[in-house]
Amino acid sequence: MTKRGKFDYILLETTGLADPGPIASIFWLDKELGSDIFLDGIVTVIDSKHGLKQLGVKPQLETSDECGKDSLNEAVRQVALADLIIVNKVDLVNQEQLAELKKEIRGINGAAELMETTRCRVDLHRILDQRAYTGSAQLHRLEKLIEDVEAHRNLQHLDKAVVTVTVDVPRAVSRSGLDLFLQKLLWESDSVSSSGPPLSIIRLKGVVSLCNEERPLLVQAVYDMYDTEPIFADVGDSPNCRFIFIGRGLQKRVLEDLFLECADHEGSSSWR
Ligand SMILES: Nc1nc2c(ncn2[C@@H]2O[C@H](COP(=O)(O)OP(=O)(O)OP(=O)(O)O)[C@@H](O)[C@H]2O)c(=O)[nH]1
Repeated sequence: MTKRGKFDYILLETTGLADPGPIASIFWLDKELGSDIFLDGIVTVIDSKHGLKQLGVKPQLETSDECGKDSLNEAVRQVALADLIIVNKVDLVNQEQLAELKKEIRGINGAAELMETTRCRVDLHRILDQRAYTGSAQLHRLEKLIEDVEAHRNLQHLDKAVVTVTVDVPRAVSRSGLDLFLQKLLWESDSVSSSGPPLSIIRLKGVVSLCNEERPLLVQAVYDMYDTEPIFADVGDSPNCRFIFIGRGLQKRVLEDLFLECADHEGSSSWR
């Protein structure tokens, strides 16, 4: 701490069983209240030796209601929501075991940065100031992430519960069209896909060009909460809307179709 009464940075360590989503949401709400605390990013540490098993554990369900679409184990949620994943204890596994774990992690979350460590020895600069939820740097980061996700597409297995899917549409979206898309996706997901497994979003990042506006919008969502923020970035002459979705029951075609169906919507969306 350099100034009295002010924190430079708050590092919050959760229990191994925590779901980072609701905690992340608190800091979004905080921003809305004018606080200068903002969410920098979510870091997940995974044990190389036991990680694969932990990702495969069936969740302990307390009530029959939980057997629905949100029944995911904590390790999967923690990987899905991470902006940075530290694969620790790499000294305890061989190259094949490590590759298998990384493949599983990439299959769930193709958008997070991945680091391999022993005893979690990392350069702090790689953990702090990620600005994963804000800022213009997201535009370039997102472009790179989408390339990476596409490059790893062969790691995506349809039978996996949680996957990463990208959507890249070369057009602009109306402001209310974007709201409608996000609200249908996050709040009315039951009505989105008529066939296939139920859809649910865990994490979403996007940068979209808006119709008749110069500045693109950064879009972020965690579960059913979303936030948009204009960013200073040169998007060139060609409008574009790019998204990375992490969640269950995600099909690229369904997401693209929903986006295009909503993109020209004018007027207020159903919820505002
Ligand atoms: N060989 C090896 N051992 C490690 C490494 N990191 C931690 N350990 C050891 O593993 C043991 C358990 O440490 P962690 O897995 O970090 O356990 P913890 O910090 O209690 O775990 P959490 O409760 O999840 O925070 C300790 O004896 C550590 O010294 C590593 O990279 N390699």
